[in-house]
Amino acid sequence: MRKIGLIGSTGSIGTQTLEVVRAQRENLQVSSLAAGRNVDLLLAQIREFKPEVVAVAEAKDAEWLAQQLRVESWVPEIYWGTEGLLKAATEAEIDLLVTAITGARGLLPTIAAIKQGIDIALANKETLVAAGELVMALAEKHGVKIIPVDSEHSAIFQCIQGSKKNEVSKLILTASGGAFREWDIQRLQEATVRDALAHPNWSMGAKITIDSATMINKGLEVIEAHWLFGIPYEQIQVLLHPQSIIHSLVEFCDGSQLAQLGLPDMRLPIQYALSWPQRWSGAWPRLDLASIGSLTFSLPDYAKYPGLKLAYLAGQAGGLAPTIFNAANEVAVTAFLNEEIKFVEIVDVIAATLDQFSPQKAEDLEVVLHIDQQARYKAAELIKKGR
Ligand SMILES: NC(=O)C1=CN([C@@H]2O[C@H](COP(=O)(O)OP(=O)(O)OC[C@H]3O[C@@H](n4cnc5c(N)ncnc54)[C@H](OP(=O)(O)O)[C@@H]3O)[C@@H](O)[C@H]2O)C=CC1
Ligand SMILES: CC(=O)[C@@H](O)[C@H](O)COP(=O)(O)O
Ligand SMILES: [Mn+2]
Repeated sequence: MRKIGLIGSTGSIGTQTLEVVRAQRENLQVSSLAAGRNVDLLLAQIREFKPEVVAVAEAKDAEWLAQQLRVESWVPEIYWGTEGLLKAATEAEIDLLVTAITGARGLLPTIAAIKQGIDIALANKETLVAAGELVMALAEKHGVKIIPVDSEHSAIFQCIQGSKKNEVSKLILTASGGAFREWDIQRLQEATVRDALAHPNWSMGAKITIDSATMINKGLEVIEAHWLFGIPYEQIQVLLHPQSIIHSLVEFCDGSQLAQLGLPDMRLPIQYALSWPQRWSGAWPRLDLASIGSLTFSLPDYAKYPGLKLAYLAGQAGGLAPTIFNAANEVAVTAFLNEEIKFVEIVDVIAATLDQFSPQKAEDLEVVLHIDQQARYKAAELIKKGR
């Protein structure tokens, strides 16, 4: 029986992780759950999965949960805030922590779990963008495995099983092209929040859906792949593939390429991360290539997707550039969702924020957290000035 902690249990990845648990009751048990503000759903999850530890964002919600659960036979420890997240990541009996929370707020609980020797099923790509070098070094020090959940990285991880790192010559990350793949550049000036949230293939949380529309999601994934697999940026390519059936490919030193295919359904990569190094059977809908008909590919246009190019540049610059890139993107996406800036201004905010910092090494966690906060402050200031 594998005991999992799940931070971000009420979101897209969180609820799909619990679907996998329901289908794999003989293999999986939930030890902790953490969510933000959706306490009604969290309450239902607590009643169904009976975790030892629970956390929410705010104290009033923790009190409300305790009140609702006071007469029940199963009452977990209930915590709140950043401290609560850390407890949900470490205080229960956990073999594997699923990081299904959004944004760099996933960093501290992930680090806390690693320090306790808990393996990580990583959906929260922002953790590796903000602090990839530190997190991977810490995981190595504590003998912890970071198992990818992100569909592209799961595909690569599946393709490289049984091969040596020096046999890999290229990683090819596929990308849907997001909500605006059929739009021309001029029309992007008028893109609304509603337009940007209409992802063609995947149903996901709002933040990652906007990241897909800018293709900054793919930029974050390039940086995530660099740290997860230790491959130089020059050997990581992005390929537009509108059908999202091939989830990524690996080219090996002999020129051979392996790909992983499946329907666009996150339950598959989630289950693989929870079962690895085994592969469990699953009753999820299966891919039928004859009904798909054709798979198509092309290269992304950096003029249309400048955020993707900027992510490569931030990754290659190294040090704290990806930390700043990620923080500014989080602030800009929130501002766009609140209709404070235009869609095309997201990348302008990131570029202008990066310009405010001189190159610096990501020496330790304190420096990363400090620069993350500084970048958020600068990005918010730029947005305010621009209005
Ligand atoms: N969705 C997908 O298919 C994929 C997602 N990912 C990555 O997975 C992560 C999660 O994405 P997704 O599931 O789409 O996001 P969602 O927005 O759907 O879910 C986010 C989760 O985080 C919780 N949360 C937010 N703030 C806090 C907080 N302060 N304390 C505790 N919990 C909090 C939310 O709680 P609440 O709703 O209760 O406020 C919710 O449970 C992201 O990093 C994303 O990039 C990667 C690949 C695919
Ligand atoms: C499901 C998943 O892994 C997402 O990260 C997905 O890849 C988003 O689609 P894009 O290819 O549009 O970024
Ligand atoms: Mn992905």
